Amino acid sequence: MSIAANLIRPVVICGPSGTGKSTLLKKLFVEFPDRFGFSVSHTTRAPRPGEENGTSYHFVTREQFLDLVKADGFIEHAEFSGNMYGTSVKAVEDVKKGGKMCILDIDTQGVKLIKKNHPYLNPLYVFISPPSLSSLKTRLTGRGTESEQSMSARLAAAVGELDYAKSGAFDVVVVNDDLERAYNVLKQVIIDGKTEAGDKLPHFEDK
Ligand SMILES: Nc1ncnc2c1ncn2[C@@H]1O[C@H](COP(=O)(O)OP(=O)(O)OP(=O)(O)O)[C@@H](O)[C@H]1O
Repeated sequence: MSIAANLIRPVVICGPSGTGKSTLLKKLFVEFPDRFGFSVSHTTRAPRPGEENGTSYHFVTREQFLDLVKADGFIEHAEFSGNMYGTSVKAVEDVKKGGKMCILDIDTQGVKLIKKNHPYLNPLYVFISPPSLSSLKTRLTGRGTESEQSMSARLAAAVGELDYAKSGAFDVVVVNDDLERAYNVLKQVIIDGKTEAGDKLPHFEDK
């Protein structure tokens, strides 16, 4: 591995649903299109027309998939409508070997799994925090994607995620209050490596 590749730590982005992770990452990919790479996931589902093995997905049999599970080769994996999907450790390392920074947008469960099973990946852990729980609710409502039931499930999950962030599990916190301000902080952290530019975790009086 080259020295440069060795310096490109993967970045874990985590935060409650609706906190603005996708919005912030999209801005970053638009401004710095060449800096980032995406890890190619594994799946047991059949390729669709036009999908290439190794680019869209690593298409594998259920047996191959389960072998990799047994060998602890996945950061996280799950089954959706009868097919298995997973992010392998190798897929993340391949991005780094290609000279790009791998961004992993995962939940706190995934963060715990990396810390427990794959600490050698040594990612920078970044938590995107809402300014308050009420703002999170407003954003989820504004996005118009949630039913009342999934809204309360997401808000309940958010409380657990904020508690985990409070335990000091993240290297950096970015509070997504004003989008441009938060984006500038994230840019300093990820592009300039200034982890000290991060914010303090809010108190969440309204929790
Ligand atoms: N700083 C901000 N101020 C106000 N609204 C914002 C801000 N950032 C994002 N939003 C809006 O909040 C909503 C949720 O944002 P987004 O979809 O990026 O969240 P997410 O964290 O990626 O959620 P999920 O984990 O469910 O994918 C969107 O409608 C987005 O436009």
